Amino acid sequence: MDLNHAAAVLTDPPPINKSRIGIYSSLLPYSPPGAGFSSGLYLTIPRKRPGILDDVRSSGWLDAMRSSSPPRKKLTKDFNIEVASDDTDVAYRSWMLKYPSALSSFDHITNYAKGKRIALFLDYDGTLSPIVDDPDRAFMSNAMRSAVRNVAKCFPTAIISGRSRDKVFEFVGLTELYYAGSHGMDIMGPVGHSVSDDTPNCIRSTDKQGKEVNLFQPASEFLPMIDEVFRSLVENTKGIKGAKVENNKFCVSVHYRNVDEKSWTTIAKCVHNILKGYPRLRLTHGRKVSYRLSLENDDISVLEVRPVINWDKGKAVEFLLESLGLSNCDDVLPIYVGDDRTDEDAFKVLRKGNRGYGILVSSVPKESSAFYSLRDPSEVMEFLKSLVRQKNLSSL
Ligand SMILES: O=P(O)(O)OC[C@H]1O[C@H](O[C@H]2O[C@H](CO)[C@@H](O)[C@H](O)[C@H]2O)[C@H](O)[C@@H](O)[C@@H]1O
Repeated sequence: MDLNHAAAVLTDPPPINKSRIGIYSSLLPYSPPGAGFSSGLYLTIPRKRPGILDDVRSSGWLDAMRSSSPPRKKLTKDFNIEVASDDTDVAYRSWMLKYPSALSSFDHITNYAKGKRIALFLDYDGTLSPIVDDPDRAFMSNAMRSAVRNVAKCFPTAIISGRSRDKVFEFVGLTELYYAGSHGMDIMGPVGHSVSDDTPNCIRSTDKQGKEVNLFQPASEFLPMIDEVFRSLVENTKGIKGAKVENNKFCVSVHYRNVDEKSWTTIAKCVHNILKGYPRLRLTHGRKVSYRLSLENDDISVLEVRPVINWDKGKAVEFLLESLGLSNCDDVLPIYVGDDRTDEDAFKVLRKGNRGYGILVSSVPKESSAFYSLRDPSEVMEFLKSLVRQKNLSSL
């Protein structure tokens, strides 16, 4: 990666070819012959809808809010619930033909990793901690913390979150890893490799333990603007019951999970009106549109305001690999685990360069650029523990 391009560029990244053609067969997860995802099995997963909410000026934002949120009323008749959950199982199992479980494919992953150095990238919300109603209470369990600590002792590990870097560090509380907040727009990484003093927006700093680090903030010029928008959003949404605005330093989240659906138009219009005055900010939707068959959807229900710069979690992965001295090496296997639409940028980077494995955490079928899947944070924990066990057997 040319780090001189790491400076804020006011363009969106070019579209990335999602085709699977041309990918090393050894890197591909095992899929039985003819295992393509069939539309005949009760389920069609919509392709990613182009542009919905990528641009606040586009229409359809309300539809996207609806389509990515759970049904508010659950089916009450036992019979209906049974049918629905059977369908859900069938749909999930057929989806897993395309995105096999990283646990059942663990041998394939570790065989491919032999002789390579694994670098691990982890999302936070929905990956290390379960999705909960109150964003301030998205705590990770002690068991998960210990699994993350152990894995970080074995492999270079970074957490890449949409949260502010300070907030995610507060939740995780481990000094053994690297942290990137604000969807990768705030990276604290190691010094000593090819990321140099003249990399734009990168400064030498110290972490909480006084260790020398590189602090890379490609959107630093947006800080005053983000603060202003945050205050404005708080002020203007305070009359909407259940709305919550979260300052993630270089981006802002507007949560509507606890807002009555009748007020979604109000909240979306409010965000839209405020952003009219900020053409250098854009609005994205915090999750990928998913197929809703499940009664319990793993929705995210958040609108995210962020600078219009060519920087995302995928770029953050490349930056960290470079900082760790692990980029352009054939003997490195990056693995990225995440559940959110914003994690797709990282999955694409790993897939595009045939570089590593994306693992999507989802309990419902979703179209993704990941190779593998895990159902929920408890499976993520199991996967991390398995990596440690394998490393201790000296076979990684
Ligand atoms: O990149 P991530 O670490 O996955 O962060 C993405 C967003 O996560 C948080 O919101 C989500 O989790 C909350 C707690 O479970 C939940 O209440 C909310 O509905 C979800 O959208 C975080 O609060 C956001 O700021 C992050 O952008």
